[in-house]
Amino acid sequence: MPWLQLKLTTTKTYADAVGDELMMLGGLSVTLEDAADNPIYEPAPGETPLWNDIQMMVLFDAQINTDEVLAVWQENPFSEFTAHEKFEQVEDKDWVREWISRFEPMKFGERLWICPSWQPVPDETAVNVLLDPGLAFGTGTHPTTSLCLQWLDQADLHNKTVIDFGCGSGILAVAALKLGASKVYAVDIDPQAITATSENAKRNGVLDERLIIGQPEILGDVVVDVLVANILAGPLESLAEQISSHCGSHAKIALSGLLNHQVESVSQTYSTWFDMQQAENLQEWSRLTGTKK
Ligand SMILES: C[S@@+](CC[C@H](N)C(=O)[O-])C[C@H]1O[C@@H](n2cnc3c(N)ncnc32)[C@H](O)[C@@H]1O
Repeated sequence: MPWLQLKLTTTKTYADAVGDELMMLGGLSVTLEDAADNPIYEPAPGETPLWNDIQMMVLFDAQINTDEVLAVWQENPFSEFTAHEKFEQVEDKDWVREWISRFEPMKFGERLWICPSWQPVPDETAVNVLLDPGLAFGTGTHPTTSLCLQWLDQADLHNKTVIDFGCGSGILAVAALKLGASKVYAVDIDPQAITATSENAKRNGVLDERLIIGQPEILGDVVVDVLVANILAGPLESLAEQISSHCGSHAKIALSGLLNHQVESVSQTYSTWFDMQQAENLQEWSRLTGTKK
């Protein structure tokens, strides 16, 4: 299966942020090379690359519209720190194999592990989510997902109803069910996310009447106890009223996918309906939480 690879140059200072931003635009993996020397190197999440001039390759699904991705990228504040953006086709399946071989089990909070579905779980007694993200976003390696997983781990989800708004791979929806939620609605506008969520739910033995998966329209007038949304700041702002309408009195929300400088504006918008708490940060990303008034 062919893939599309976006090649660009950036600097050591911005490589991490640029990679994260491109993953938010649908990138499936980020690989870095020293622009001068070329040893292939994929840093662990949060690890700082070694070189000053970085050649970055970001793998995308072949179905994407490259002009659209480049146009959206030009609007991104971090595009100021990149140059020579160029898409090329790659046939090489080793990309996928290489990325898969680097996806290791990861622990979030006290109880929760996200484990690649093709590897043995490190702790049988933990809450283990077996994951194969397919072409959808959400492996836990991205700080925005990580912030949501940590929040779900410490939340009391026992017998609670939950919405995962923008479910991607279904990582948060499946984790919520495994952490005790009684019902989870996993919604996304991307059909690939709906497929990936069904497959991951099946893999984890939670594809049953407790899990409703579909486009956001399926929510109708559903009202829940907990809502988690890892989308970008723009959609979070425009969805605020709708998100609020699905939250019952004293419902808890977690909003992720915000850059640190976007916290104030999103918090302000949601404070119409929610008592908002102080944001948690991970690298340049933030998670906001609130309680419905
Ligand atoms: C950053 S990914 C998050 C995936 C997963 N929940 C996680 O935490 O890793 C954002 C997801 O939101 C979806 N999305 C974007 N805008 C949306 C909208 N208006 N309504 C529902 N889903 C949306 C995207 O298709 C994508 O799958």
